[in-house]
Amino acid sequence: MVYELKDVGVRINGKDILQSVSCTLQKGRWISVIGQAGAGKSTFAQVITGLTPFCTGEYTHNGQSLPGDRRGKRTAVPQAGYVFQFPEQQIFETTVYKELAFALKVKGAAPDKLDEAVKSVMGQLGLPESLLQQNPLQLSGGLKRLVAIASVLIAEPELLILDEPTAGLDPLSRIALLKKLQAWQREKRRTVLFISHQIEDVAEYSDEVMIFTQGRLLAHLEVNELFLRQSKLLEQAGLPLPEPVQLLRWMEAASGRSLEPASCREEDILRLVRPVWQSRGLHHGG
Ligand SMILES: Nc1ncnc2c1ncn2[C@@H]1O[C@H](COP(=O)(O)OP(=O)(O)OP(=O)(O)O)[C@@H](O)[C@H]1O
Repeated sequence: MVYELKDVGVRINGKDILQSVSCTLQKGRWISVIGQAGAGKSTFAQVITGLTPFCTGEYTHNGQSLPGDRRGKRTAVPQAGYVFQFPEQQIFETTVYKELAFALKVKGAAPDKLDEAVKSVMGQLGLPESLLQQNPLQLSGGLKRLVAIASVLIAEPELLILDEPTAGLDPLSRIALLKKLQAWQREKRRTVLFISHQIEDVAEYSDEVMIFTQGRLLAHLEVNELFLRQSKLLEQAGLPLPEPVQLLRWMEAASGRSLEPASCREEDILRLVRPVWQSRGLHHGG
């Protein structure tokens, strides 16, 4: 499954929201989308999922053209699932069971298959079955978010789009959710488009990163290439370095030698930084 945009632009009320965006989303990759507030990340994701029509350019899925829509009509994009930034934007059923079953029910799934699929997705996301008859809109913010994600995962989309899925979660819940999503993505070999303001999470989980600035795609590159070799692009987009990469830079400056981590993941950086830290008689955690 490959989703491809060529020179796509979005104009709303006479304002260019996205300009000349070209990219290819390859199967099985975790692709993060970063940029300052208002850079066009959500609009890009909504074009990819067909929720926002584009007015210039071309959009193809596995080489097949998806109707560009110059009259403002939405296009159904095959096998793309979108988790909205705010769960309230997508939850509408009166019980968690109905909310989760909805996507499969409209596809005509038999009741026993529905039960099985609902149990399976609840298990994947660690949701207790005691929630099934509760009103999803009356759950806590964190549980509401998990229900919104589960209601999209249940349809097993080829492309899962997550618009700031960890906003409002405490650190432990955030890590637990990302690890579950990563396990799902790897096990099923799905593509994830992950919009996030948490630069440490982007470094930790991505294969590739897309940087948006002022409605344009500034760069689309491999995660290590960005954080370890081309971090000036982050500065250009007004974004911070992840903390482990900052630590690496400080240690390089202090030791006067270049440290070469295997990746920009925290664990790989700490493995290199700790001995330098210790040799200087400094305390280190962990
Ligand atoms: N329907 C709309 N009508 C008018 N302007 C819009 C509309 N949708 C988005 N915009 C504008 O387009 C720009 C990009 O918005 P978008 O939500 O895509 O940015 P973003 O990078 O996702 O921001 P954030 O990180 O704050 O969610 C913003 O200036 C926004 O105000």
